[in-house]
Amino acid sequence: MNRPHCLAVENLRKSFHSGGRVVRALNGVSLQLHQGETLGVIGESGSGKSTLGRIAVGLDTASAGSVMIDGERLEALTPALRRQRLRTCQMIFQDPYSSLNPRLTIGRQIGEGLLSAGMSDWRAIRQVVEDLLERVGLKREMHDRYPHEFSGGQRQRIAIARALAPGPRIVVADEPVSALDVSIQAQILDLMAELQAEKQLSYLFISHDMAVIARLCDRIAVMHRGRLVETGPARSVIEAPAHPYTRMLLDAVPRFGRRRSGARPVSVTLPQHGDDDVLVTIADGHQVLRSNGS
Ligand SMILES: Nc1ncnc2c1ncn2[C@@H]1O[C@H](COP(=O)(O)OP(=O)(O)OP(=O)(O)O)[C@@H](O)[C@H]1O
Repeated sequence: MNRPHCLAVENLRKSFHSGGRVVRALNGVSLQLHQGETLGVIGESGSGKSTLGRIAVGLDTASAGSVMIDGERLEALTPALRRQRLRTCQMIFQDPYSSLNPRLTIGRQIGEGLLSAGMSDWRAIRQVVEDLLERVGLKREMHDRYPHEFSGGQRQRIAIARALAPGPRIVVADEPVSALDVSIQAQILDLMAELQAEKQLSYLFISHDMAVIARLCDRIAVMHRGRLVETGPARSVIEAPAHPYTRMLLDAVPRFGRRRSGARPVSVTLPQHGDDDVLVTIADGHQVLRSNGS
């Protein structure tokens, strides 16, 4: 893919110190999000996906490595410029209820994003917020209601409106539909796809669900224990997975497990990856982590 990248992380590392142990949540992750694409990040719980997303939007800092927006390394910028660049990146979380303030109206919460983007006239802000509410499938008069007055799907629509308010170009969505019923999931994914086309958004879409990733994503990045083990065009990764862990994820979804030839493995032995393992290109844009020397 020759499109320029709007967000990139380079050799990102993150360790947490917890209960006397060190958890290596990210162990040298590099990837690029191209303009207008949806890059799906998939992996089991604890593989480091949320940590990657939080660092990408500036909600957490890396232990080492770089985050770049439009080619600019954030750590080289002044705090004011860094904040300005990060405004182009917004995040949508799995559980909109806990990310929304129960004591503030939804209009106020969506409006805060407009304030941070420089608007100051509350009448104008209200107008834009009502337009946003309508755009995400809610009613303008819902402006003055509180989060508890909405269903889970409606709250995720509110969270999407809030993320869009500052006018981002990059949206990191961390399991945005995992807490929703399947029929509501489809509506939210459709809405996200429409908004992407309309506003030329780039999505870093985090999920543990291969079916959801396959539905929405142009490219897929597979994470396992803080490492990127495979990345490539969605079709190539789904039809010709090269890493045993990717095959295991696909085999767990009947639709994909059956599509490929060969018997379904009874058990999978996953390779232990060392620090000096490298991503090797196996097809156009398709890379897999291999032990150095194999
Ligand atoms: N604030 C923290 N303090 C200590 N350990 C943490 C912290 N945040 C994450 N971790 C650990 O880092 C590892 C990666 O966590 P992360 O949440 O990024 O994974 P994930 O793939 O997003 O999983 P999930 O889907 O369950 O959120 C896990 O072992 C997790 O326990």
